[in-house]
Amino acid sequence: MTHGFYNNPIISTWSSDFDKDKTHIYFKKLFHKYGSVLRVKFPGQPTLVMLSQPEHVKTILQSSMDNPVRLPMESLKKARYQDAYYDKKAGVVGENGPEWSRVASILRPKVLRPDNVHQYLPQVDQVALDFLHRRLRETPADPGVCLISLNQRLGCLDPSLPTGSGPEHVIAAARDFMTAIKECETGSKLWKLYPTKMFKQLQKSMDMLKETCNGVLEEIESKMQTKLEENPGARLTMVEQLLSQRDLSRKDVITFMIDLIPGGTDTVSNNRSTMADMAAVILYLLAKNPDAQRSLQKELDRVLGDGAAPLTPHHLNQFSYLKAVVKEANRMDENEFEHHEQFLPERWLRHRPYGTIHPCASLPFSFGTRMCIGRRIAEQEIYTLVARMLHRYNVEWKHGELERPLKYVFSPAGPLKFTFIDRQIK
Ligand code: HEM
Repeated sequence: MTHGFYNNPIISTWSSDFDKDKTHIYFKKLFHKYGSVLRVKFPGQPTLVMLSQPEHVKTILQSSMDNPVRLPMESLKKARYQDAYYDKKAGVVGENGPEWSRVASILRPKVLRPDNVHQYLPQVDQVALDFLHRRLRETPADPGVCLISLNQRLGCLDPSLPTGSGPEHVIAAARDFMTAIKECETGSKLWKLYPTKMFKQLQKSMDMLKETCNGVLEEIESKMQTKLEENPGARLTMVEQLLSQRDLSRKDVITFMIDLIPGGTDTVSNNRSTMADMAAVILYLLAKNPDAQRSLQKELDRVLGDGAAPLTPHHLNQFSYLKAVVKEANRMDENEFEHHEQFLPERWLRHRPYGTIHPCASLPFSFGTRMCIGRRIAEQEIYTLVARMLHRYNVEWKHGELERPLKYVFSPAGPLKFTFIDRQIK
């Protein structure tokens, strides 16, 4: 039986069996019942169309390439529109249409360029090594992203950070900013009528981040000038390249730097970094699948040796099994995968031992012109962290099943009770 789109009922998420933690299971049932195209109504949002066929996803993404539209973060947009500083420009997460295109067309090529992202690898590696000492402590803001957006390590992982220190203020502002966006986007919408406490928190924290970014950028600009005077051909960092774009104002850069902070954060469910969630789920799946863990460690030993040298792009390029592990941990649509009930990273290896995979069968970062702009930054962080951890430790899970509801990515629902055992590096 074919299911014409307009013949399909509108599914409402007011429905009693809708569980926001198990959306993929809920929608799977609906796809089974109504076919591969669903119309869904979330309260207070425009009607959404959900697709289950990768070929349909590809068609839609390709046909919307020229004008990709996404629901903007409305509270962020309103806060920016009310602040004269932003000249009624809300940045890539707040805008669609020509204003999104104006900034995105300049930002995306720079931010997604692998060699620009690789410039931060030594610091990201150092963050990962420090993280090993702290063992997956939850951090409110993602330390690696702050490293790039604020061009400095904030010391989120440093337990001895003194109260009232400069970095602590910035961390607090980033935390307040993310909490406020989460509350305003998912909680009561009274802020649309008057400035609620959370909306004021959003404005205040954004002001603080604006001031910080402004100060940081002033410093970068003056250092860049000296650098270019000494060597006109010097290689510019990603942020320096953005500052040098004639069609991008300093305000555009600051807006973008602030957008990077919630960019890597799941504002829908918690204030933890999406990457911390993703890394935890990867560790859990490796702990539950010792064969895959051993295959990964074999690759890490071959590529990293004793692990004493800093991580380089050359190392990252050789991590084919690690990349397959990350893809396997994030895949969803069961119908598309042979032996879908098993954790088989091998299926993603170049020779595709378990059959071909449609390029749109699994898209955690989306695809096309509006694909996640932080994708390469996120991937570099995940690869670095998982590589460093699994190279140094065997990871075990001695408890029952860890629930992993689908939020922005699959996310652990319970405490992370991993056992790490030092390994003999071969
Ligand atoms: C595992 C981590 C991450 C996942 C799964 C993820 C996923 C996504 C997805 C699905 C989108 C929407 C794409 C679309 O509308 O088609 C998106 C957009 C975005 N992401 Fe990420 N993301 C992650 C990490 C990051 C990080 C680390 C940053 C910042 C450094 C970031 C910054 C952004 C921004 C700014 C946008 C909006 C881009 C635009 O609308 O032009 N993301 N992300």
